[in-house]
Amino acid sequence: MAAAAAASTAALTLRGLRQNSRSIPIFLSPARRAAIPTSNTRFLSNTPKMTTAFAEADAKEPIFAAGVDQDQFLPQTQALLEEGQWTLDEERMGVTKTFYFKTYTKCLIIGIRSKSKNHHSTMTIKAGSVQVHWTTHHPRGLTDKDIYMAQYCDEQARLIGTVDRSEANKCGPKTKKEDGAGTQ
Ligand SMILES: C[C@H](O)[C@H](O)[C@H]1CNC2=NC(N)=NC(=O)C2=N1
Repeated sequence: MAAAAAASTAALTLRGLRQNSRSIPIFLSPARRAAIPTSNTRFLSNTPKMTTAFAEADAKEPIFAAGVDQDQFLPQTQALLEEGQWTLDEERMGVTKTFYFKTYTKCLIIGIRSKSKNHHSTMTIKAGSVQVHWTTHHPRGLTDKDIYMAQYCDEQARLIGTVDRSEANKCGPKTKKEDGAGTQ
C-alpha cells in the first residue's frame, strides 16, 4: 500500500513538473528555471537541448563568494544587471558600469566618494567617463559589499548628474558646434 501511494505521489509530481515549469523544485537556479520552456513540452533535463539551455543559463549567473546569502542578494544583483545597466565581468564574479559626465571633475568625484566605504573598485577615469568595476578578492566572488557599492555609485552618479555618452566631456579642442560658434 505504502509503495503504491509513493508511486502515485511520484507520478503526480512528475505530471506537475511537465505541466508547469513554476513547479520545478528549488534546486534549479532561477536562470535554469527560466530556461525551461513554459509550453506544455515534456521536461527532460538530460536532453541535449535542455543541457545546452542550462549551460547558456548558467553562463549568465553571477558567482557569489562563499557565505553570501543568495536569496537576499540575487534579486538585487539581477536588478543591477537588468535595470541598472551594470554587466557581469567575464568571470561572473564582478559587476561593471560606465558613467558619463560633462566634466572630468565629476568623474573624479565618483572615485573619491566610493573610496569612503573601505571597499575599492577598479576605475578607469577619462575626460568624460568613469568605468567602475566591483568585485571581492577575499572571499573570492560577488559579495553584498559589491552590490551595495554598485547601488551607491548609481545613487551618487544621479546626484552628481550623468549625461548621455554623446554629451560627455571629450578630450581635445572643441568643435565649432560644441563652442556654439557654428550655431545660427
Ligand atoms: C583589508 C581590507 O579590508 C580588504 O583588503 C578589502 C579592501 N578593499 C577591497 N576591495 C575590493 N574591491 N575587494 C576586496 O576584496 C577588498 N578587500
